Amino acid sequence: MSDPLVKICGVKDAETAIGAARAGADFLGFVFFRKSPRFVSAEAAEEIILDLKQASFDEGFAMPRLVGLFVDTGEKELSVAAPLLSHFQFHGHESAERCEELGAEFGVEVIRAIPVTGPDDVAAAKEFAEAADILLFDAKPPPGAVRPGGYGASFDWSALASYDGETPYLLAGGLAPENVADAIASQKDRPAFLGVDVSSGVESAPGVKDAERVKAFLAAAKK
Ligand SMILES: O=C(O)c1ccccc1N[C@@H]1O[C@H](COP(=O)(O)O)[C@@H](O)[C@H]1O
Repeated sequence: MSDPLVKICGVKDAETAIGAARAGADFLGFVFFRKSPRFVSAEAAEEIILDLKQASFDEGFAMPRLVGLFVDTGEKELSVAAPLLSHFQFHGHESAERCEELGAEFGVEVIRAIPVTGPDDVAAAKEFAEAADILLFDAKPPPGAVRPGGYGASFDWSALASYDGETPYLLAGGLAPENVADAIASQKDRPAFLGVDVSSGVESAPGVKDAERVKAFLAAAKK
């Protein structure tokens, strides 16, 4: 198995972005969804990215790919954020056709979230096999949730054994420094497994990233 890629999602400040990239994060995610405690505006994300690029140039660490997380977002808002990003990550009702159209229109790659409770949900991912560059298998949010993810909820990773597609996938939901090595080990025979994605498991409170937990997550995932 090649080294798993790591996405740190819900970045709200330059210090977190730089710390994560310095420690080897492959993707950084910005949440453009107002109901999230991790929401950032496009203007704030742009400032963070400028600081990150400068630090990457000064220190020589690799620039991570930059992902925007959206939930049923209109085209006007997408068009403002798109020039900052390499990937759109969709968590709403965006159909396969819409994912494909938006990726082509804005010249970005598409990550499609697939909420999972069991193998039937994994089978539903087939619909997005062509439209998405990467699938993101994430836990279904708990009852009464006000957003479709980012609750630290996990699902039974063995459900992914039924995935036989070729579209690469990230595993998300309830990951943390304490369990990420087990999560990766659970996918070791899966050829389409690309890596892991985390948000609340590296926070000290909702929306507050903890620099030490971010570093610990990256170290455990890349070990
Ligand atoms: O993080 C959020 O607030 C969020 C809002 C809307 C959709 C998805 C969201 N988070 C994503 O959910 C997964 C798993 O998160 P966690 O590690 O279990 O907290 C991840 O991709 C987050 O970016």
